[in-house]
Amino acid sequence: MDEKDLGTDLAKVLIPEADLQAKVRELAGQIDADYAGKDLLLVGVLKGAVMIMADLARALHSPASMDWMAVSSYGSGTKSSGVVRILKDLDTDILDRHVLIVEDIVDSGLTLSWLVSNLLSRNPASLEICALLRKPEAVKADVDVRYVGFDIPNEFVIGYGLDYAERYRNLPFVGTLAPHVYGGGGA
Ligand SMILES: O=P(O)(O)OC[C@H]1O[C@H](OP(=O)(O)OP(=O)(O)O)[C@H](O)[C@@H]1O
Ligand code: HPA
Ligand SMILES: [Mg+2]
Repeated sequence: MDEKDLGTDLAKVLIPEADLQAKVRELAGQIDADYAGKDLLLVGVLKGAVMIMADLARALHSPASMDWMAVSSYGSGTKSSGVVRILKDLDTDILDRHVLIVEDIVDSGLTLSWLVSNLLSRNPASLEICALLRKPEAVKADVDVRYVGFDIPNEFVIGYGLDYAERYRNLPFVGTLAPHVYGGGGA
């Protein structure tokens, strides 16, 4: 799926595909350096993190393991419900493992702050976060993200894993939607 397939649904491209891919390579370089000689476990947060996880993992030069958790706090809307639910837990025992959570976005910070305390209770050797995008609220929520791709404005974004009502995840760029898509513009 690409820009032309969106027609009038797209308001603007916020981060083009080439910028995303360059940033993923940069983050992978930092992670390779920081985890040299360590057995790294990447934990992707379904479903939003699928694209960043797939691209980041392939950009790493070290043989990292991959596991997935599914948690949900947004349902089909554009606001966090405030309640985090585990939909799928890890298959891996993370006791004494070096764990890097891979996320698409830190918005209110609610999902990650909940996830961090959940995973810390399992006593990993280390626990850090890599998030492609971060909004201003997350900074207020004091979620300590070690690897951040882009700080973005407080707008609802779609693409590269991020959805609106489960759609638009398969865009190769990050963008914003036209108001009519949210039901406000009459189309
Ligand atoms: O910082 P927060 O305000 O908690 O928002 C960030 C989280 O919300 C989205 O997931 P969502 O619950 O929509 O599930 P999804 O990944 O399946 O879309 C996103 O992928 C993050 O996991
Ligand atoms: O801006 C967003 N877009 C899509 N999903 C999200 N989940 C939290 N924030 C967002
Ligand atoms: Mg979502």
